[in-house]
Amino acid sequence: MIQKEKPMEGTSIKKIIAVMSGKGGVGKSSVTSLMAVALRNKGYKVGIMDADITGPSIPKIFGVNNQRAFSDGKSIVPVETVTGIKVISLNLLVDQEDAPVVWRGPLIAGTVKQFFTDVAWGDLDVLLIDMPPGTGDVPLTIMQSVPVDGIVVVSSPQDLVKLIVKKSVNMAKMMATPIYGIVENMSYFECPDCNKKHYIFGEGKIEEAAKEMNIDVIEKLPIDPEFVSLCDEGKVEVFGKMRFGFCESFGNKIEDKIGGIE
Ligand SMILES: Nc1ncnc2c1ncn2[C@@H]1O[C@H](COP(=O)(O)OP(=O)(O)OP(=O)(O)O)[C@@H](O)[C@H]1O
Repeated sequence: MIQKEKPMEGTSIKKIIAVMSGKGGVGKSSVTSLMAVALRNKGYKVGIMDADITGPSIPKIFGVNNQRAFSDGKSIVPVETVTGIKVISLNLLVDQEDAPVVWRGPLIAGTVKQFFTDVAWGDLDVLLIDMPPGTGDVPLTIMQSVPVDGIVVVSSPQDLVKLIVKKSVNMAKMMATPIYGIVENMSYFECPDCNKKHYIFGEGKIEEAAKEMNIDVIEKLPIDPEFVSLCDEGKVEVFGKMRFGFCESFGNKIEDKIGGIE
């Protein structure tokens, strides 16, 4: 049994949530960012650990990719976004953000562990971990070494959803970590003229899968071109202000599922 790591001295983190997806490209980083914004809007102190080392996208979504996290020799100081969300990512530590990370699994896993143990997170209500996609070596090491309180699984609507979500769920079970629920991303498109919801990829599959696995669906997020363009421009927090009601409702659902933050 691998010993769980502790965050560095002077750091207090109330809830650690790992955001997982069974496969890449379902919008896990976008959803992690939206969760952070929704919780920050509610007044929580939020941090994001970008553990998707080979495809880190959190700094760009928050527009902090030109900043650098610095190390004072003892700890790494995370970057802060405009609304005060603390972010650490390999992209904030390397000279060139477009340099490919050609590292083997153990080195990546070691770096992610350091993001937990060597970063001066300070006082956080919630730390969100944007996990690498899938259920391989790195997610496994993170789950074994970081004291994660629970998991949010992000999925997109498609035929293979059951199989893909099941992998994440089984991994969580193996690690004896609770699953807070599933967020279905790109679930539907809402017509801007008539407000009708169109379930382009089919409706109801996620409920079926969730029921079978005895877990909850936390939220179904729409395909939203405005969300995409603001994320591309590094302005996800502007989206959080523009769509305050929507984000508040999402924040409430997360808060509810994680059993409050004390
Ligand atoms: N709700 C949404 N509506 C429309 N497009 C979206 C939505 N969510 C995410 N996207 C787009 O889908 C693409 C993938 O999103 P993202 O990078 O968040 O996925 P990911 O699962 O983290 O990917 P990876 O596994 O490669 O890290 C991005 O171009 C993003 O803008």
